[in-house]
Amino acid sequence: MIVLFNCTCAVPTTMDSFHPVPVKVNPDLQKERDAALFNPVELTYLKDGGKDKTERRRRCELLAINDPDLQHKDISFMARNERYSNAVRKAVIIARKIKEHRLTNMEEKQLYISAATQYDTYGFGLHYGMFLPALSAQCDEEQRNYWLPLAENLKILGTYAQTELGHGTFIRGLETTAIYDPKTEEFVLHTPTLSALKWWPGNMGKTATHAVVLAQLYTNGKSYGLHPFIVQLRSLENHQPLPGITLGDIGPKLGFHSFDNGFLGFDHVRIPRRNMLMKYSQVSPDGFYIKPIHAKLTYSTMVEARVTLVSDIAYSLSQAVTIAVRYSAVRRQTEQIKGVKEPQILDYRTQQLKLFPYLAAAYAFTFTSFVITGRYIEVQNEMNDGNMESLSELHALSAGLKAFTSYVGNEGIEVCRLSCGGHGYSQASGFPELYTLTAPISTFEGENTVMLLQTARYLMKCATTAKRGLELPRFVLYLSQRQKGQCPARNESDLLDHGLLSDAFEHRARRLVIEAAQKMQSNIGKGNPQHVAWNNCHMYLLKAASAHCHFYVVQTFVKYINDTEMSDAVRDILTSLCQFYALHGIWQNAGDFLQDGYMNGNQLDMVQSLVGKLLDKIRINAVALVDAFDFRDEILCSKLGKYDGNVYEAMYEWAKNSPLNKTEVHDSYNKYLRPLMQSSKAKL
Ligand SMILES: CCCCCCCCCC/C=C\CCCCC/C=C/C(=O)SCCNC(=O)CCNC(=O)[C@H](O)C(C)(C)COP(=O)(O)OP(=O)(O)OC[C@H]1O[C@@H](n2cnc3c(N)ncnc32)[C@H](O)[C@@H]1OP(=O)(O)O
Ligand SMILES: Cc1cc2nc3c(=O)[nH]c(=O)nc-3n(C[C@H](O)[C@H](O)[C@H](O)COP(=O)(O)OP(=O)(O)OC[C@H]3O[C@@H](n4cnc5c(N)ncnc54)[C@H](O)[C@@H]3O)c2cc1C
Repeated sequence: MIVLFNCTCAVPTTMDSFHPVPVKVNPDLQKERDAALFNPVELTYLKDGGKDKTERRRRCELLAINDPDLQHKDISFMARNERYSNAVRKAVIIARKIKEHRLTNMEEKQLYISAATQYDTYGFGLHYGMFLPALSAQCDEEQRNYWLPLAENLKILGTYAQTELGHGTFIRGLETTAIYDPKTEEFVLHTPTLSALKWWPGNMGKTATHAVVLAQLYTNGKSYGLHPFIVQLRSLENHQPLPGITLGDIGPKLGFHSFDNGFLGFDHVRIPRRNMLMKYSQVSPDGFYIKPIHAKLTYSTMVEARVTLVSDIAYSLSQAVTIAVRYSAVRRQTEQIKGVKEPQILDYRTQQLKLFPYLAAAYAFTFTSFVITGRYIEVQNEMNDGNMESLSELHALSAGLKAFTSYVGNEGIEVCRLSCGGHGYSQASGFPELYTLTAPISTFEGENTVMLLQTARYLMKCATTAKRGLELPRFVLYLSQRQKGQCPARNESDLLDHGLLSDAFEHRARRLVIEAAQKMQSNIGKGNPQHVAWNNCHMYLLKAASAHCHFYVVQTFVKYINDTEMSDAVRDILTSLCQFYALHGIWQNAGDFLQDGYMNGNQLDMVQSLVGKLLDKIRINAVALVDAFDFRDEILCSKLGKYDGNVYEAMYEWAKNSPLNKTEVHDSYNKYLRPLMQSSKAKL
């Protein structure tokens, strides 16, 4: 029996109510919507950047959702081979449809792709996510003119091959070599050891024809470090690996089942000199090396990817809280008064304490993603003009925020799953796919601990600069300001002040950065070499970087509310959400605020009491707050998070489609169970 996923599509009534009008809405969910104190559509417009943008997004999504060519059975019921094949099939259709629908703008393409792939990975994810960005960023003019049309028109399919079996984090230690041969004007790519095999690149196992390969450049007998090369991996005629190239899939993973993460080895493979991407550094025909204007420009593709991941995490966390909050409104559990209906689980304080911090974080991260994306574009423009001054700042910010938000995002998705009890464990909930899609963000594009340590490295430098009284970039300017004595809050209403809350996080970040810098100094003072001091101080450095990112998010949330036009009702709920985000953060990290006496026990009591009080303000608006994320059922892919709240009907229908239910009696009965049960001499 084949179930067509998304076969319940309906044309939306008006653009204000995007969801198809269901036959009946679960009365508990309807009650929540009726009680909300603001109109969720207003918040949707705000989040999307205006009504026009919301409508455009919805139109793009509907194009994909209503397309019969993109329908298929639920991926939960597919084996890996089928999933891979389905992802490739869809990627090809998506490419054709993007042209047919004349979606030219990048944002529209992304919206379309995300609606078309739903909660699965995109079959050309690495091609668009990293291969094309790497070519765009690293090719010189002539190379762009040659490679970009081929890649953009999918005449070649690419991946980004950096990580090796033996090294992922420490990329200076990568072993793949690219040795220049001036006699033939070629580079010779080689995998000298087993640990030098490229390992992990997405879409490399079976799909890609080309890769941007990161390899150690040697010319005239000298090593010049890591550089990018474009290498053809497979024949464009029959897709066979080219001579000297070994390729394969690395096998099943925790998730990403539709993705062909691969391995790759080179046996003295020759490529033309001009296959080295030469925007920033060049090798001349006679082997002369010209170095880049900034040593880390080769790493720029990763910086771009880390910026994008902050939005991806905000999106996934928003999906998780949407599922969990809607389900918690319709799920009733444990009679409190004999004969009276069991309460909605959303009424339990513990449930609110599980979900609302992540609901607030989903909004906080969404606003943060706007700011970091804006900053990325600014710095990119400066770099295009040859000004590399802000690259370090952008690296520190993007590395730290990618790590900070993905830690919280992954934790939040898991807490949301747990908050749905047993049903959260079913694939029908959507959580398994959502979790496994988001989990590796803590690892890829820079392992989170390592990324926070990169941010810490930058902050340590800034602390020294501040100490010398020199100028600092805007986002770390606070390090040059003097510590304020004590938190001035005298009562609960003082503690609701956004300025005071932001100051508290600023104080904590500054204290922890300065403390880490002092610990480093004293470690070095004791005669430890830099790397030993650094290792000894890891616990301070990590805390400092994390506190800095936390402050950045709080400050961004506050600034967003202050600087953005919105109705009083929306401002009121966002204000409560922001207060809750900050106060809950203080409560959870109370030690940091008490340790140096910035806050006292009384103030912490007030913080805790306010966290409790704000739960009520959020409770009444919780469903509207998740409705405002505006995920259609077809995109959310969760029977628990359905807009109409008819969860049990949906789960039962879904379960009936399990392949195990294809026949009343499974083959294994005749093969194993029957002989066991009917044999009088059965031996176990
Ligand atoms: C139709 C169009 C539609 C489009 C749709 C798109 C759809 C996309 C859908 C996508 C779907 C699926 C995607 C799945 C994607 C998964 C892909 C995953 C990919 C990967 O994981 S790629 C591999 C990533 N690998 C890493 O991130 C490695 C991490 N390691 C490092 O970055 C570095 O090695 C390091 C930073 C940890 C250390 O580097 P090192 O050279 O040793 O440096 P240090 O000595 O520590 O520091 C030296 C100085 O350099 C500074 N530095 C380091 N990095 C940078 C940087 N990036 N930029 C600027 N400066 C940098 C560092 O701060 C030091 O400075 P200082 O000396 O202190 O001044
Ligand atoms: C799903 C998925 C998709 C991927 N896609 C791609 C791709 O398309 N292209 C590609 O090139 N790569 C890809 N990767 C690889 C990925 O980028 C690396 O796995 C990642 O950068 C982490 O590196 P690692 O595996 O070497 O981890 P390791 O560095 O081995 O990390 C292991 C542990 O060591 C710790 N550690 C390491 N170094 C330090 C240090 N200096 N200080 C303190 N602690 C440290 C880490 O914190 C971690 O706890 C992918 C990975 C996954 C999981």
